Amino acid sequence: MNILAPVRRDRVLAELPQCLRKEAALHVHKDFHPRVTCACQEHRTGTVGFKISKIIVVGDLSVGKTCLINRFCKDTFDKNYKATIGVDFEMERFEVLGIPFSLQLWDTAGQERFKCIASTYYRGAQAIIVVFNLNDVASLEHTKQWLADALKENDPSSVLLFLVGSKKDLSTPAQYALMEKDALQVAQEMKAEYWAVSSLTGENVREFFFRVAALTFEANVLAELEKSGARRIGDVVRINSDDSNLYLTASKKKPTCCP
Ligand SMILES: Nc1nc2c(ncn2[C@@H]2O[C@H](COP(=O)(O)OP(=O)(O)OP(=O)(O)O)[C@@H](O)[C@H]2O)c(=O)[nH]1
Ligand SMILES: [Mg+2]
Repeated sequence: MNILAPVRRDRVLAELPQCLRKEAALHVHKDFHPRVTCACQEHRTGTVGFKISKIIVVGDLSVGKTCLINRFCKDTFDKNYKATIGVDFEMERFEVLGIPFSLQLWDTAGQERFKCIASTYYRGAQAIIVVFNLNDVASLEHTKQWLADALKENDPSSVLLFLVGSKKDLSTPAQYALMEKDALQVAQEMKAEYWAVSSLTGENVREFFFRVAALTFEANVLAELEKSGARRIGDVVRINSDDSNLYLTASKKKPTCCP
């Protein structure tokens, strides 16, 4: 990957991509946070344009983690199963609201015997993507344990969570509807945003990763703004983990550059 090459035109985000289901979304605002838009216009995003955000992908063996990443990053699909041994990673560069932004996608092994190696890479994640197979209810049940393990190595108050059902192409609409009900409930319990995808057909794959990039970017810029604000006033600013409150607080504060 050439860090100096221009960002691919199909990785440019000018607007906030929307969630799949409002019942299980990290937030349902239509636009980026006004403070974020404003900071980007003024290029006051601190280190965000230079940092690489780490995203980890976990879940049972063979649920389709590697295929999901490969569909998005390489636009390929392999129908033969090749287990991930330990971990693998892909870099994906975006431009969000004019600011360069990179995601490092860590593809971890689901097989028990490799879990120990994989878990040593969990630390420092800005988002955790827990994948399950929409056609295998046991894999949905196991997502709670995957999440608990990944959270042990991370700060639960600042990491963004996504619950992704894979292999949507294999379920009938009726089967899907049944599984979605359970999945939405699990996502709500986890405080994760729910997505359903197919790496075979590509359904929702791009939309999902754009949403991950956008929400991670937004959280990063807000954290930078809080940090620089705290430095300026010489005080400690606590970021409320409740996103709706964060929006409320920010709009009350009225940023100087925005109407
Ligand atoms: N029909 C269908 N098959 C899929 C899809 N995604 C993955 N598969 C198949 O499921 C199998 C496992 O996919 P992988 O992506 O290797 O699974 P994994 O979660 O990375 O597995 P581990 O690396 O062992 O943890 C492969 O045979 C894929 O072809 C999908 O969207 N639709
Ligand atoms: Mg794999």
